Amino acid sequence: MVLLMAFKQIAEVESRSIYGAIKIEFDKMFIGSLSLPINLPGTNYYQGFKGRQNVIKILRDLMKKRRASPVTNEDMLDQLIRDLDTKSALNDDEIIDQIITILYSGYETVSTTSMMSVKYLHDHPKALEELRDEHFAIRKGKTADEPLDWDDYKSMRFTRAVIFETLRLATIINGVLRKTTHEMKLNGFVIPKGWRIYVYTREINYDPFLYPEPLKFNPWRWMDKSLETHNYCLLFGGGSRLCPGPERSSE
Ligand code: HEM
Repeated sequence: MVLLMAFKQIAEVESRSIYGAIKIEFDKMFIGSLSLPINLPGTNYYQGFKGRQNVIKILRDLMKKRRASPVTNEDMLDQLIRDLDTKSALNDDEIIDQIITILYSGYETVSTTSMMSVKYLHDHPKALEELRDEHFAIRKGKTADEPLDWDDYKSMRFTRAVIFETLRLATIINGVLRKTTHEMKLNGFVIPKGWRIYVYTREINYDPFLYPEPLKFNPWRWMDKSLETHNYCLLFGGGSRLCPGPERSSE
């Protein structure tokens, strides 16, 4: 469902017809990216590479068809392939990489967050009640078939708080990847230049000084919006690689 929604934003018209094929290959690629890097036929890693090659082929064919068509579409793919005369235009390989990155980044993150928030809301009826009240109040100001708009979404303060608390308590992402640009000394250890390191951010989420009663599901703590911008809040990573998806994730 989440993958389909993301794919719809990329290629609205073809999303339904291509989705089945791309999902099978995408899942192989996803599992491969989390598996032991043993590149032998039969391993998940090997299958992951095959999956990625097939995703690339599907996207290349799609771009070819789009370019041959006189019809223009209001979606991300059209924006990327028709943006040819600007200096920042991407080549085909870069466009494909962008699409795969967006699909990959917003796939398991959003689906796991949705699943865990349903669980927490089920376990905490008061939070569920407040969330429902927020949504009913927004619907009250609209006619039955009137869709939600960006302002409605922005006004969902408690819903946003539920999402942040779910991200914290369930630790949907437990760290970020970095590469050292110079030798570093940390707590008596030396990390050489050029090492790839995984920075665990999970423990920060359960620090009782930052989040009193850290094992308690308490979305109200996020009603103070300044919590989201504290420099120890790394739910979406940080620095120049900060996730561009927070607004997407809460949609
Ligand atoms: C609950 C949902 C999500 C969570 C928890 C999440 C979390 C993260 C984290 C921790 C990073 C690494 C940041 C860093 O290295 O500092 C990241 C990167 C990224 N995310 Fe998300 N993300 C979510 C949803 C999304 C969505 C929906 C999109 C796409 C629309 C997205 C697109 C990206 C991209 C493109 C990057 C790579 C940024 C870069 O390396 O420059 N994410 N995300």
